[in-house]
Amino acid sequence: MSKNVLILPGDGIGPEIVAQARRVLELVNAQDNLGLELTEALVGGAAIDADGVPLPQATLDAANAADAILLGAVGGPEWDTNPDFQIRPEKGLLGIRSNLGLFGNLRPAILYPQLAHASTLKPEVVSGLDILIVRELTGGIYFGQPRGVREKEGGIREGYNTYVYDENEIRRIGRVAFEAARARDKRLCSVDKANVLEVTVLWREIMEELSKEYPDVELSHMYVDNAAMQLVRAPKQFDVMVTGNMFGDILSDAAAMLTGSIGMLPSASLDVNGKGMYEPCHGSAPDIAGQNLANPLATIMSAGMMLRYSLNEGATADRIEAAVSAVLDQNLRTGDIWSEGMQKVSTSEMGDAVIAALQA
Ligand SMILES: NC(=O)c1ccc[n+]([C@@H]2O[C@H](COP(=O)([O-])OP(=O)(O)OC[C@H]3O[C@@H](n4cnc5c(N)ncnc54)[C@H](O)[C@@H]3O)[C@@H](O)[C@H]2O)c1
Ligand SMILES: CC(C)[C@H](C(=O)O)[C@@H](O)C(=O)O
Ligand SMILES: [Mg+2]
Repeated sequence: MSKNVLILPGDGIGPEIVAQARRVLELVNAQDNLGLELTEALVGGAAIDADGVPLPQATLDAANAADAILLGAVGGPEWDTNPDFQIRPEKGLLGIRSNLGLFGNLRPAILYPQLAHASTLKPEVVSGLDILIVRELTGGIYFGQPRGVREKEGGIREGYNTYVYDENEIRRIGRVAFEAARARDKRLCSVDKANVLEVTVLWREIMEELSKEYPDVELSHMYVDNAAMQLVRAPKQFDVMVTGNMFGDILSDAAAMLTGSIGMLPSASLDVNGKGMYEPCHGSAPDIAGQNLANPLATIMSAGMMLRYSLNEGATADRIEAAVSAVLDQNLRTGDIWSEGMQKVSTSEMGDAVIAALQA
């Protein structure tokens, strides 16, 4: 039976990096007889330009019908000044996450040993790094109501958002994190701001309650400001981190730099049944878009995660990861992970090298 993969290139470097991941998927599909059917649709700024909205109904229908989704990135300065906040590229991405119930966001930050010198941190601080950030993705301040900009007395404008989680939302992301920790080093750090925000007092309470079901997992708690500092100071102290939507967004970008570049960080966003959307953690990188400069490896590794988590093709995912490691062994580097003595390659040359490694 064939499996439907929906590809959403998006904006900026999105189409460039996704093109390389698509080549990889097409190759392993043929090599390993996976029976994948790949289709593409518009999202983000590209969809605004074509259809006037960031998430056309046809794209949402295709996303619902697909077995898995691979997304590039959305957004860019051309759409940032749109006065209607609903007609922003980012709303397309948030709309898919929320409509498909993709609440469980896994962002693994793994340092390939070959890149120990590409990190801005000392090699001894990051070598051997392997942490997993579990980010709640469909709730919290990103989606809380009420929200908006209103006028106070005297015509003073005031912007407001609502940071809200109910206990069921906390419990279900907590379970994802405890299960992930159980399958790894059995240490879970829950990140909150329980010294200030009531919503995260409840978060902490529910994590404690859940930990009774997971006596084999060691639970700790950390305030988010300290967590940001500890990630840079001594990141290897962490195994799995679990946190809400906005804290997870920020901490995962910080974790990305530990691995050498944000161009190396893949992600999975899963629903209750394990159906998922897969995307690099980075954005559309308008500063380098259209120049064949972007690192496609996070997207290629996201395709690998898709095979592992949603399509039950772990062996092929292993092959993709080994191919990524092989191209790094060949000293090939896009600009973001380049260092002295390495060979600088373009987006498509990096894709060529991964393809060649898969064929070797
Ligand atoms: N998931 C997504 O679609 C997503 C994520 C983050 C930001 N965005 C959007 O992207 C746009 C730009 O945001 P930003 O500049 O804050 O973040 P960004 O991640 O796009 O870029 C930050 C920096 O990292 C570099 N970078 C990012 N990905 C890279 C790659 N694969 N290879 C090499 N270098 C890379 C960029 O060149 C830039 O210097 C905004 O419109 C934002 O909303 C989208
Ligand atoms: C583009 C934006 C909506 C998105 C987020 O904040 O979730 C991005 O930063 C991410 O990390 O996936
Ligand atoms: Mg982000």
